[in-house]
Amino acid sequence: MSSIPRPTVAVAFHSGYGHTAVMAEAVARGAADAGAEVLTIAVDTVTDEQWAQLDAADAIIFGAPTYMGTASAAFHAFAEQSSKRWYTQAWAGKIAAGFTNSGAKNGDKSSTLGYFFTMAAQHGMHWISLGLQPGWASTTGQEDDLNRLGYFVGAGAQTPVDAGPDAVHKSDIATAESLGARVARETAFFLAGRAALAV
Ligand SMILES: Cc1cc2nc3c(=O)[nH]c(=O)nc-3n(C[C@H](O)[C@H](O)[C@H](O)COP(=O)(O)O)c2cc1C
Repeated sequence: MSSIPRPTVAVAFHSGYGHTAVMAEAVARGAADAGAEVLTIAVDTVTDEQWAQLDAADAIIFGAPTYMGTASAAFHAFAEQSSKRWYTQAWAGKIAAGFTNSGAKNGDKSSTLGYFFTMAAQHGMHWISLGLQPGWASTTGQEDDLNRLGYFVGAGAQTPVDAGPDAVHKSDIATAESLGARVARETAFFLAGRAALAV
């Protein structure tokens, strides 16, 4: 509908070996299919122009592999660089969400998602959860269920450590697409509300 503002969603991610990049592409695809203008930014090579794009985005979705029970060091470096934005609360009021991938089924991915949530809160951003019921969690559940790993805070994926990026599970890809679509929709609601209240 033309009266609903078109949100700009940035996907800011790191991927050491390509697995999390597959998720980032899926998140971006989901957001674009839901009507958002989407930017995908690899945070380990982020440029000044891309920092400006992040500053202008309505939503930022953070993504990184889980390394040693938290986001990868490259993502942490980006997070530390973002403290320049924190000083002025330049990202306050933006929408945020997150996703991660690990080698073990669990692999302490919740720590990574919790880290993204904390980072977003420090920036004064509004966190959007995954918004899916857990899949593969009943006697009739299947491994191919959406949200097969049962996360609530964000999207989680698991890929065998000895397999390439083409082995990222199709359920995890669909779950990542769902997160992107949800962020695009919720951001549009947010923008429409702001426009209606003229704030
Ligand atoms: C330095 C390092 C630390 C890792 N730590 C964990 C971990 O804590 N938990 C886990 O399940 N997998 C861990 N893994 C496996 C990665 O999360 C997994 O291979 C993932 O698919 C890598 O994603 P990427 O290709 O986007 O870098 C680790 C891998 C590396 C290289």
